[in-house]
Amino acid sequence: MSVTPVLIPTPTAGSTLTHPVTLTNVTLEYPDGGGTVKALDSVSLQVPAGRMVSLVGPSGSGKSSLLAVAATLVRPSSGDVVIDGTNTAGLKDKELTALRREKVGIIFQQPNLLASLTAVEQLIIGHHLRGKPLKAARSRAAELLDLVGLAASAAKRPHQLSGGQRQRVNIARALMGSPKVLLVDEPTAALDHTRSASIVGLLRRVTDEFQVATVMVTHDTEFVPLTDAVAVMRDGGLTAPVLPGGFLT
Ligand SMILES: Nc1ncnc2c1ncn2[C@@H]1O[C@H](COP(=O)(O)OP(=O)(O)OP(=O)(O)O)[C@@H](O)[C@H]1O
Repeated sequence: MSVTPVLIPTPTAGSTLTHPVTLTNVTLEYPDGGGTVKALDSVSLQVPAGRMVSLVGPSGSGKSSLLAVAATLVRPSSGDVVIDGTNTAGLKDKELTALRREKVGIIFQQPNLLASLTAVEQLIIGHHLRGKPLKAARSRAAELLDLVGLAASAAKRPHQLSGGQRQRVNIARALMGSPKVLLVDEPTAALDHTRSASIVGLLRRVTDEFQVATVMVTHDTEFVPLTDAVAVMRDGGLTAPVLPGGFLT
């Protein structure tokens, strides 16, 4: 693969640059027959607020595992995952879930929308189920649907939306909790070129406007130039790790 690592600017002295997600020497092992397989091998990655990193690499190299660990969906076998200043190692499962809800937005390849709900309901259902006030959620949902270009489609159900529009609902839903970190797994896999370009463009805009730290797994290396840096995975390791200080070496 011919991908040129792009440097993220080094923070200057006195910079207020924050790093909503930092992984330090993270290793993840899965049981495999009698032994173990190392899905992640001493991975260090730090993404500043308002920056977007492409994560590329061959199948089985550990990209989804890295996202799962950064999303706090899977605990690493060793190493530290720090989300917005909180080291997740010391958190109980309930605390981890609360942190994830508040700080992390997750966007999978398939939007997984609920067939019977309208676009706006997809965004507020989580608040509803947790017994949270709906007025503020409705107003935020309307703002976010407008941001992703779906203000006129708020009352449509998934079957009335195109694949690209469904992915836009997915992105808006991930932003409902005002996350600091956005983790995106192959957002364009099911889309044609034009729709893919507009989805990556939207993720870029969202990263800038909301100052989130975004990591996007992608096979579409043509969209890499829209991001600030590329991290390349091979055999569970980052070949060009993003180090503390926020740049690739
Ligand atoms: N739940 C699991 N149990 C056992 N091994 C796993 C599990 N999940 C992943 N692995 C192994 O961990 C390694 C990394 O897998 P991962 O899915 O993270 O790779 P990937 O780069 O995302 O691949 P792809 O591009 O095909 O999605 C692989 O060797 C895989 O077989």
